[in-house]
Amino acid sequence: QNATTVPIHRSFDPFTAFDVQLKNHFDLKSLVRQHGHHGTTFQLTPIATTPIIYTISPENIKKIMTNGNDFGVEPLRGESMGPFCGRGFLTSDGDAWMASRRMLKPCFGKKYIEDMTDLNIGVERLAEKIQRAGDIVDLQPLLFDMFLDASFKFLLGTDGKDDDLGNKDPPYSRAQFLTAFDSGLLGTGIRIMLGSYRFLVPSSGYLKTCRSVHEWLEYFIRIQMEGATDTTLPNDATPGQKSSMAHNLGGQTDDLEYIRGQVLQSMLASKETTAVLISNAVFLLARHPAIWQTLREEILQHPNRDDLFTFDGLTTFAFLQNILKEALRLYPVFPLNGRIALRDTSLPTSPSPTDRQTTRSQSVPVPKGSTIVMSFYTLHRNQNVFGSDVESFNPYRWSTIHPTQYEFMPFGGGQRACLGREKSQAEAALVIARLAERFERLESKDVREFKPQTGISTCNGNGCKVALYS
Ligand code: HEM
Repeated sequence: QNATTVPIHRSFDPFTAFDVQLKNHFDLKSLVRQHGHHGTTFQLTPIATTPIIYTISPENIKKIMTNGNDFGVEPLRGESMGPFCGRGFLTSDGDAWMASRRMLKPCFGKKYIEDMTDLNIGVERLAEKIQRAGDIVDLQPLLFDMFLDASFKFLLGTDGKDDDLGNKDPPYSRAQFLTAFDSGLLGTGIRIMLGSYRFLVPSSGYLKTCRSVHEWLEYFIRIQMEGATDTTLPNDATPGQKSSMAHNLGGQTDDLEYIRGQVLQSMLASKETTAVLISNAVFLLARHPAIWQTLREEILQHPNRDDLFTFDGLTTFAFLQNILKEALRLYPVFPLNGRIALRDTSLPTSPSPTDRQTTRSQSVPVPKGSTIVMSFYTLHRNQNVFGSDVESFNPYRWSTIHPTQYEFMPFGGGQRACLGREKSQAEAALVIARLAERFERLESKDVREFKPQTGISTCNGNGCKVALYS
């Protein structure tokens, strides 16, 4: 195979190309346009740094996601996120990452994630809040609150609220923890953006905030670890007590700092992701009343539908599953993903110079240290895979299309594919199915289009303002 160069996108700042990088991070449509212009792969070639390569070629993505020796995350995230997140699956590569994934996997075993009792209670409360709200409700913050509680319980065995604390006495309140968490996260985001220039921002306040976050988490993790070594755990322990991630990890190691890293990194992965998926799906459904009616029919036509509101049963609602896929296609919760080349390597395909929309098997050289950015937002808008109406919300398309693993990637793919996928999909399905069962009409109360807002994940900056009528 001959090595070839790929199209170069010009930046206003020739030294770092920060202008284009920032724009592409926050404005997802700009990357759609750039790929439309340059083809499936193009690059920025700043004078002061290694290249930044953007690719949406499934063959390239496959290599990036499956070859952990050549492509990793540690140079990008390790130093920048370390003070906040510690060690864990998000910040490591190679053997260290493999060990952390091996430890985490049992926490996602079916017996730990299939119980939906708490979530059913949560939806019931949500429905009451919706009814109290009357003609207009912003579902997004309500879903954030609901899944924040669920995430705390899954990770720490408690939601940290006063009425769940019993005789526990943490160093700070949950609200103070969340303030510190958000501030630590913001500081970490700035450090990631600045890369090797992060020394330019003062770090003492940031480090103090990180410490507060750690203290609060360690307090609860210690309690869960005690349970993990106690073989006489009471039989009447709640599922949360028995199966929290901290408890589970505590059975595998007594390294508190390591467990804290894994739990904190899992908090980043789970704090708002499922809530964003549900909020986006409802945002879309509210603009398509006929689809809401078809969904209701699918749910209501089952005489014993209560038996189907279970982890496995929910997968029988095929139309509901297609709605979730379509929401994830249009608005991936993580629209961008990045890797760093850990050594001089290559990608297998490049755009054809004559017709940029087709690819050819000519490899792209990738020097060590290059950043690779994959836009799932753009990948999911490939007309050859999804049809000519890629911007439309059309769950019906899923009855006829069959994208491959690297053409549709809302949960990532390859070695680091999402461990929370089944949990998240089942929970999102349950919430939407219960709402569809209960509310006859769903109306949008916001004419503005979806406005991607990038934080840990990407949600709608305008929220999800709707009315639901029973
Ligand atoms: C709609 C919900 C979710 C979406 C769209 C999502 C998406 C993703 C994506 C794209 C990745 C790959 C990251 C990469 O390649 O760098 C990932 C990894 C991961 N996700 Fe999720 N996720 C969701 C929910 C969750 C939840 C609820 C949890 C935990 C409770 C979770 C736990 C994880 C873990 C542990 C990994 C990392 C695996 C590794 O690095 O080995 N996710 N997720």
